Amino acid sequence: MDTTAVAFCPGHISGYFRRVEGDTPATTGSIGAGIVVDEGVRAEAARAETASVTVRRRSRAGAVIETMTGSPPVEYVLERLGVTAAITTECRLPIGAGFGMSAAALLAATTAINRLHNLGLSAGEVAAFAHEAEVVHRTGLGDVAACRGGGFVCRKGPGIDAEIVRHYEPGAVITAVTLGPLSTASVLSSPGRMEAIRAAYPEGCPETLEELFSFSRGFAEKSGLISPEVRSVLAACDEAGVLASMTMLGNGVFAYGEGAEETLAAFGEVFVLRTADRGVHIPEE
Ligand SMILES: Nc1ncnc2c1ncn2[C@@H]1O[C@H](COP(=O)(O)OP(=O)(O)OP(=O)(O)O)[C@@H](O)[C@H]1O
Ligand SMILES: CC(C)(CO)[C@@H](O)C(=O)[O-]
Repeated sequence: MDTTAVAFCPGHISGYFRRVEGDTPATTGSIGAGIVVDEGVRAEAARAETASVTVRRRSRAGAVIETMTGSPPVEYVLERLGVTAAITTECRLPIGAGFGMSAAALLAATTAINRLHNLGLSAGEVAAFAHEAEVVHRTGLGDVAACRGGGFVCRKGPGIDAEIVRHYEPGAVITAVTLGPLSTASVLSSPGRMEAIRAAYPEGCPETLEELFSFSRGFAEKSGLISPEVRSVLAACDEAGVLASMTMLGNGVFAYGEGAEETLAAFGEVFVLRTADRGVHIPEE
């Protein structure tokens, strides 16, 4: 009997979104578009008499730079599955910065728990529990659906079974900078913010990364979410001719094209990412 199980899930930068209210968490979520990126969350589930979650963030060099104990959405999934485990998650990207770390942690942890306890859940059932935890805890709406696969996505309906258009751009480099956390829950809980987001939502689905950045930037400008710090970074990207928009929901910017890394480097630590070639999976370790 295995004493541990591991899974990995990529993160997701949401470019634009609109909440879709359903009768249940399963039918609640968002429509929108974003990019699944190759950095994400590694989750390990170990046999334990009581449930626990340890969250670690590592530097690029691999040193532990942040350790937190507890994760309400992950603990929620353990309760819903009726099992205990000691969960350890590891990521390099910052949490709360619009990289979809909560969704990646939930999908990876639930996949690992499923294997550890031989629950026999399908990939869809695993995603359903992860999505339910995101919606119930207001930590996200559409990231779990996006992170089931790679590429850049256009989600046409709420929940994990709705139509998703995925395009793969192997090797496309997405650069991002974060200027500090932004609480996803605080935005999702604000009727005024959500009304502005609904009104800013663009029609159609981007077919190229260039279109995704164009749709995202138009949405960000109309949504009223751009902070003065983000505005400064976007202005520098415009000046440099670099495609850029605000990471949803994070106080940051993601950019694409020649000169993106150099332009963003002036504002903080830059994360150089690639579009993911696949979604949540069991890593070859
Ligand atoms: N790596 C992780 N491991 C375990 N729990 C996490 C992790 N990242 C986020 N969470 C849980 O999700 C909660 C909300 O995270 P939040 O949604 O703000 O981050 P994010 O997903 O990176 O941001 P966004 O949803 O805007 O992309 C955290 O307070 C934490 O409880
Ligand atoms: C709400 C959201 C922007 C938070 O990352 C994301 O879950 C989405 O696009 O639905």
